[in-house]
Amino acid sequence: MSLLASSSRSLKAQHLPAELLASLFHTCPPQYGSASPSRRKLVKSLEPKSKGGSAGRLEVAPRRSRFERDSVPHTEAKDQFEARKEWMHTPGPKFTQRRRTQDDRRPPPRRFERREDTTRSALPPSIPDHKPLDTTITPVKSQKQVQELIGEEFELSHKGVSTKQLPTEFTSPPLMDGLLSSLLHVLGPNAQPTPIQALSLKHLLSTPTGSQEWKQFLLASETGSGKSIAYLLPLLQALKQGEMDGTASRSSKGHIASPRALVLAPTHELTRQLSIFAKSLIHNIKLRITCASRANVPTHSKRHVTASKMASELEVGGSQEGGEFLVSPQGNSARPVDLLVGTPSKVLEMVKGRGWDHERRDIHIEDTWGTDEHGRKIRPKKFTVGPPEIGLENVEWVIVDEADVLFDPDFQESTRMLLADIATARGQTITFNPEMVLPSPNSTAPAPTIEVPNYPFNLIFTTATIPSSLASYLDNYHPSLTRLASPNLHKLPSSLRTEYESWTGGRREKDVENRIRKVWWEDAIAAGHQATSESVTSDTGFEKSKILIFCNKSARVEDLGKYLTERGIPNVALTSTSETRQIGNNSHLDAFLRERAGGLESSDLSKEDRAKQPHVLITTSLLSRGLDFAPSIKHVFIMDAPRNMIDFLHRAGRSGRAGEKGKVVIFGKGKGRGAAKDRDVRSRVKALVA
Ligand SMILES: Nc1ncnc2c1ncn2[C@@H]1O[C@H](COP(=O)(O)OP(=O)(O)OP(=O)(O)O)[C@@H](O)[C@H]1O
Repeated sequence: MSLLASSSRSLKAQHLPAELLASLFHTCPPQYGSASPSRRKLVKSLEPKSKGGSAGRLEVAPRRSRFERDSVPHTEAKDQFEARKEWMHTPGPKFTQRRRTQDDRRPPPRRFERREDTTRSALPPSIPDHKPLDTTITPVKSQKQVQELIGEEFELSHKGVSTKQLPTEFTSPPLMDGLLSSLLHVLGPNAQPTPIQALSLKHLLSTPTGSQEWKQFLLASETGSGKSIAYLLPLLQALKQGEMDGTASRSSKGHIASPRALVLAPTHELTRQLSIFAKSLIHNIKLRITCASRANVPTHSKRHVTASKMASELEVGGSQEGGEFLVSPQGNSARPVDLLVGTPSKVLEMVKGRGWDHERRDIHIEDTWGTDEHGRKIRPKKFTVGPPEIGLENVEWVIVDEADVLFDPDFQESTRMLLADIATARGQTITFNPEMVLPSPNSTAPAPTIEVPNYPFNLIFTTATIPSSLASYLDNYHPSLTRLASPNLHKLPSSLRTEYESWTGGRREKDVENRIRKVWWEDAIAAGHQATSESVTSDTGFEKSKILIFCNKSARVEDLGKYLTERGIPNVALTSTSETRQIGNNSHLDAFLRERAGGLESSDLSKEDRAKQPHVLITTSLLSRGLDFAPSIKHVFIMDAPRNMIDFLHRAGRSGRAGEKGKVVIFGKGKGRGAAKDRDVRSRVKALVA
């Protein structure tokens, strides 16, 4: 059993044979009680390493009965209610007595069993019906096989399941009345907590504000399972409680705002969505939530910029833009901010002043005269670092959303620097050493000696995937972390179906176009509407599904966008450098985001207006993280083979959210050169099917 406590990586390091490893992952620790083998499979190795007496612990929400939806229970309850109502109003006898047959004793079909695709045979002749490669979704059952398929990317063992009673309702108490009523207004009156929310209600609502016992938690659950609410409820309640008790820190250095909580996320789009959603929960409890986001400032690939140019670039989409963050004018006292949502680099910029990192970014400022377009000389503007816009001394809560991204090599420096700055501002100096990065999990280099930081604030990490690098970071830097995990972690949402589509060997853009037309043609048939594969694109007589297409490269996004536009399919093609991202709000995603996440999918829009919205969004992994897309996104197309399964889980997880139905279509080669790679992707996807 002590072997189980080690991560699979360390087990591998001990050169244990694969069979023994697999059998260890099957071993049932006593805490499981009578848990079924499926309860134990494929959850990330969340088992914290023991560090003296400070080892953290793990709790995984118990799986509910087999046919209950894992993600959003109330939707299913509503469906059943509607179905029952319909049945009650159907003429004919309701109860007939008949003999029980052998069939009655058979278990009902598994919920992910593939149903016959009845539309395929009825395709209009102009859409070539090239057969998907392998549409049968047979989840990989054998733990050994799962380990072989995806064990490189995820550590798959865990132990320590508590099956103690978890809350099955949102109730007041423990939630305050005002918060509960806003929550039910947003989610509907019958909403019930998802497994990860039940765990957070149990553990996090009891976290005292202002206490010296600062908590560290990890919330880990599959995409679309409600992690935002899982951390927002305890956070907003603690902020309001602190304000009511008079224990809220309100000190302010000078006249700058000093938030009491930070939510950090990797993209501006996500921070804007999170702050809009958080605001929808505070109508009755009145807190001040602000988004730090702004339009993206172009990164400086050029080495030589004039001081004036740099100053003006730093002004682009400055913090005044879009009214997102209002800095009080000099001399006036700042309005208090309770919660600030932003990317780590934007928050750091607000703390240290705009342009603080120009040296780090290797920007050489030419202090020489320039010329304007008329050849007139321009005096160089003296460049100065801007004044700080916020202070960190009041921060009692930090949420690191999408923690696996914020601690990956691209982001971890900003994230860790910010955490150290908050600690220092709160009187506990923590030295941040950018060199102190962990060697990659597969590296044989000796691990550096790590000083475990003692952060003087509550720290919550959330993630849908735990790559080995994050597991290693948490083990080393946060040994006393409490890990809360949903039983479906590292699985696709159960409401999401997977299909494969083979390239025909012709132009790939054409294959994608055909598949889009097919989706819409099926929509037309389902709505009882006559349409042909040619007319479906311009036909507004029925509601079309929206389609999200992921490519690996920006060039591919742009090419596909142009091609589809030429073929009469309006679309939004978005890459990290797209101009629309500069505008400082999420209007470029209006047609695709869920309404409560800031989208414009409103039922108030007329049918004509909805039909006019673009129905296809093409992008890279940029938009694969955290964004809550509308339920009308019923299809996600994966055009290029995903780089890894973590990427795949996030891309696919933009559909099938909150128990909604969705389908992910993976394009690939059935035969010929490169087919082996695509076959490998397909078999690894099977290991992720719930
Ligand atoms: N208990 C619930 N009942 C019904 N809907 C819910 C519930 N909890 C959350 N939702 C809805 O589910 C959707 C997905 O939630 P959220 O964006 O928090 O998921 P997530 O787990 O953070 O996903 P990701 O890993 O992709 O970031 C949201 O629209 C949210 O409002």
